[in-house]
Amino acid sequence: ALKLKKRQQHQRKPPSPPGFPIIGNLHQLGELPHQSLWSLSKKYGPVMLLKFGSIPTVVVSSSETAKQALKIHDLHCCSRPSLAGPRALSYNYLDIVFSPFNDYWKELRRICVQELFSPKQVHLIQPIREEEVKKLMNSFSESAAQKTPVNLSEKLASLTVGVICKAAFGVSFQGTVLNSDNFDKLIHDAFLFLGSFSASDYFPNVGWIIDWLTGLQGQRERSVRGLDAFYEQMFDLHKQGNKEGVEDFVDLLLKLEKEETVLGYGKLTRNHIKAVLMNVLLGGIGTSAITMTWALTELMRNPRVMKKVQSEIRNQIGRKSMISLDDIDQLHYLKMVINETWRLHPPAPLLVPREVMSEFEINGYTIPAKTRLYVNVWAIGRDPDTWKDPDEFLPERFVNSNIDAKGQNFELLPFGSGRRMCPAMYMGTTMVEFGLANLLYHFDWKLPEGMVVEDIDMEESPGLNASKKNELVLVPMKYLNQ
Ligand code: HEM
Repeated sequence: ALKLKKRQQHQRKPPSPPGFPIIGNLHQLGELPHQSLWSLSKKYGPVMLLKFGSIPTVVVSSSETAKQALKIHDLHCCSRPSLAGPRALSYNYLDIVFSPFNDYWKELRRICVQELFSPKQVHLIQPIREEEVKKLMNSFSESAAQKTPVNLSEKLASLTVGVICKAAFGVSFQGTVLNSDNFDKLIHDAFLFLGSFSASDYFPNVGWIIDWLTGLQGQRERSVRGLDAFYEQMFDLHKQGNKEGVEDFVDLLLKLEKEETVLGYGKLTRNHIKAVLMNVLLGGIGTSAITMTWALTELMRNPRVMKKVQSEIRNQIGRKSMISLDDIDQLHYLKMVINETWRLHPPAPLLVPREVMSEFEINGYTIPAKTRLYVNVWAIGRDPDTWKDPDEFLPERFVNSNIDAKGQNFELLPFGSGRRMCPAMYMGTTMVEFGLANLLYHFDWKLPEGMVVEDIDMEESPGLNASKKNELVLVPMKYLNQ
């Protein structure tokens, strides 16, 4: 006991903002936790200890401390906390995102990287991307002819839903199987529960009572039942075998089931497949659409950058009707625009929470096992010690810089880093590059009548993903050199 006491005396805790009994620092989270935590980190430093309800939580907010956590000590902190919202949606953590760190997760992740997210698969679904982008361009052409504004937030969201539905489930979003209103609501609610701050996440013993009283529990169950019915419908469709086109994710996963693939502790079952499909739906849809919307928003606010990126694309492509993935590789300035968008608007501003598995130290502070860990990549993107003029949208800062978004540079981490890094980075990046390149090639964009550049707002919406709160509405004008 004496030894233990001595050890504890040697341990240094990270600085903490003062909190209240029971709720701890929960009241300081506010509507946009990444922003509130950024303010706190300016005062308490790049490693802070907070208490959310009864859960000790460490927040790291600089590139150096992020590197400590995600690279040097990754193996100490690459598990996930058990959260109430994700539990039901992931069939008790059978998915990749929320599974604790164990052999099952390792094998599931490996097999999904091989079968679903591989460069080969990303190229195989390129015809799907082309078809959906073509549909979108046609709808913009109509609006351009009539000089009517389009809601880009909505259009870009339905573009990614269209691509994911076709690639994962082999069905058309606008087709007969999915009633698009219902489906929208299903996805919307699931997102809400995934990101909702649920009382049971902060008060493990009594929180469920609060969630039950507030009705959160009931709503969550309805959302899970809706999604479950959707997956079942997809399985039935695949059983009937009257589907055409490339092998989709459901085909690939059902094949693994048929081959009696063993993952960690047992065979792959329907629930495992459903949990992976949840990741694909909820991980794949929002993130790319959010990035494209923010990029276009920033370009509208910075006409110089807009002109430059459009010239690059138009000079490179010439008079082709469709841009190819090889063309995109040559669009260096476009890639800088996207990196700059991710610096200021990472779609997952606090990544996905991690749980510490065994004690380690950052900057001399002890972080004990079971601590919840957040990396504030939103704050890192705006850190004046790392970025000159951090508030400026300046893609040129990436000229002659080795910094990219692939998880090796801790200044820019839209996909996270380490063992838990996004396994679908290539798929997500391709969607964003291809979507934006087409949008900027075929159209010039104008603000609606009566609006000026200064009217464009940059407010973020609350939730797991920091999307643009107010919709981006613009008028397309067809680029005529085609
Ligand atoms: C622009 C697009 C995307 C961005 C910015 C993004 C970002 C992220 C981030 C920040 C994480 C957490 C990393 C961490 O904890 O360190 C993550 C994890 C994950 N993402 Fe993505 N993502 C994108 C696209 C996608 C797509 C298209 C899919 C699937 C089709 C996907 C599937 C996943 C999965 C399964 C995980 C969990 C990894 C694990 O816990 O082992 N993501 N993503």
